Amino acid sequence: MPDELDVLERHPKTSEPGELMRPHNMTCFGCGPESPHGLHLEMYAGEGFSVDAKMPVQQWMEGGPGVIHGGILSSAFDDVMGMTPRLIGPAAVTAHLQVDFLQPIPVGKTLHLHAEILGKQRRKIYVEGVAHLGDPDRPVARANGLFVQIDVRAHFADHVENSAKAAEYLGGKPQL
Ligand SMILES: CCCCC/C=C\C/C=C\C/C=C\C/C=C\CCCC(=O)SCCNC(=O)CCNC(=O)[C@H](O)C(C)(C)COP(=O)(O)OP(=O)(O)OC[C@H]1O[C@@H](n2cnc3c(N)ncnc32)[C@H](O)[C@@H]1OP(=O)(O)O
Repeated sequence: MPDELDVLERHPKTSEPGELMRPHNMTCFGCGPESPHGLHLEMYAGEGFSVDAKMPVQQWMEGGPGVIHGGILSSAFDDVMGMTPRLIGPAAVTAHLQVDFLQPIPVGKTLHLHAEILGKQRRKIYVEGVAHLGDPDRPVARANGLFVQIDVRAHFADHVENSAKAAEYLGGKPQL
């Protein structure tokens, strides 16, 4: 992370701490309630510049016998960490994501995910993630990511027609 950082301020219209945050896309694999095969993560704004979510580790998420697949864990981090920019302003997309898998994460447990903005420089937002199984002092995974703020209309303009929600987006009612 660079030394010279911008001052962080919560966006006046963002969710209050403890409030459920709106999904960024109703069919998002991570947080979209209408995603047919998604994680259906419910994200809550935390104190400061943080977001929290809980994810029951279900049988279909299995990778190694009885434990979560690494890609599912990475996806969960990606989405929870990717929600933190909404606390300070424009949406951002993942440019870089690094995950440390510290302990096996058993099927049947509930994974607690916490993401926090470490700093921002221009459009770059540096975010860390941590996951545990109920005891915050015993993390089972950690992540670091770089998210880059975008103009959502321009960024998705060439792709929105492929969205399951294309009709709504192109009909002029984007769920931004
Ligand atoms: C028309 C209607 C549309 C309606 C849409 C409706 C709803 C949607 C609403 C919101 C959805 C928004 C977000 C979704 C959020 C979360 C989902 C979960 C997260 C994800 O799953 S999201 C998917 C995976 N993600 C991607 O699909 C990104 C693909 N990628 C790109 O699209 C570009 O790559 C981009 C935009 C990242 C940058 O491109 P760019 O041209 O805008 O900017 P540029 O390259 O100048 O980078 C600016 C500064 O970041 C530094 N930088 C860039 N990349 C770096 C790297 N890898 N490592 C280190 N530094 C890096 C540069 O060095 C420079 O730094 P500096 O300021 O210091 O010069």
